[in-house]
Amino acid sequence: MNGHTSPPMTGGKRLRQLLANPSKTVVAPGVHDGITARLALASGAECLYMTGAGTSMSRLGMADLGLATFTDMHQNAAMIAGINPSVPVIADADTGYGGPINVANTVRAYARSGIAGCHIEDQVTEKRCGHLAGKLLVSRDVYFNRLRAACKARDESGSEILIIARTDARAGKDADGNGGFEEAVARLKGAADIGVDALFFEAMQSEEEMKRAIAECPDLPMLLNMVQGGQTPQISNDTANALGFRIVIWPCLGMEALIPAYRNALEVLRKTGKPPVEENLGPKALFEVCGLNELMAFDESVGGKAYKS
Ligand SMILES: C[C@](O)(C(=O)O)[C@H](CC(=O)O)C(=O)O
Repeated sequence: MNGHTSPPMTGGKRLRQLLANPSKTVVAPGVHDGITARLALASGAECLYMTGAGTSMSRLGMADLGLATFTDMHQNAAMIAGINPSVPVIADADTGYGGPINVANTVRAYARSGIAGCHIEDQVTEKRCGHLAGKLLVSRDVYFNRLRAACKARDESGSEILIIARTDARAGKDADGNGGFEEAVARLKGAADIGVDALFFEAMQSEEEMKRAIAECPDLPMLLNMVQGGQTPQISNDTANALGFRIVIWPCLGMEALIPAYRNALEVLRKTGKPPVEENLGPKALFEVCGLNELMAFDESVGGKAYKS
């Protein structure tokens, strides 16, 4: 015995293990910061989704219009993946943040930081949320180069990060006017040929389209993006499983819950001069959300006295 235990399972390996069960659908609630990540982990989530929209909103105070840089996204994803490295984190990687060498750099950095999977899309740099109108796409060639770069970086890194190809073609078009359902299918088929690990058909417009998308691309796990109030009709995790989706992300779950709650607290404070009573957790309970007890116990376990009592 040398005291070493086997290294904890990486997020990528765990995600691949979950996906190896063909009847399973991996459900990933959206998180955008340390607090939402901690809450999702405490709820027992088996996988987390780091939303780019939420990263842009929470770190920059800006709408999802491609303002978040590689550094913003990587730092947020690395922090979230580091809280509990054995729970996989799928992180938004937008367009990959430049040409093929930028895409490869993004994938390598995400892989080194223990991120289980990332999605790369075919929007132009001036991108927007996939559920807003007027999306512009790069050509198939440029998109495929991005995906080739991502897959090559994955393979060379020796990591098990999953490359998820996202297409925005259903509700967007490229400079030659190519777009729509069939274009999206062609792009995802091309992505599968390149060697990506999973597919993300953005902004499907009906349950019928969901079924068709899965039937057209049966060989790789298909991800379903459930943006509340977005272009894709909302279905439950069970229905997604019955239709054949293998991953469901709920990117805006945290933001949708927090924004009205905080607005309400602000309104109560403004009107009454005090916060709503039920919000008064107190500092201890607040910090317990982010590991207070474990951190203090660690300190004590190595002889620290600072946090005893
Ligand atoms: C999935 C997504 O890329 C995200 O950033 O979470 C967004 C979600 C959103 O903006 O509502 C998208 O679907 O483009």
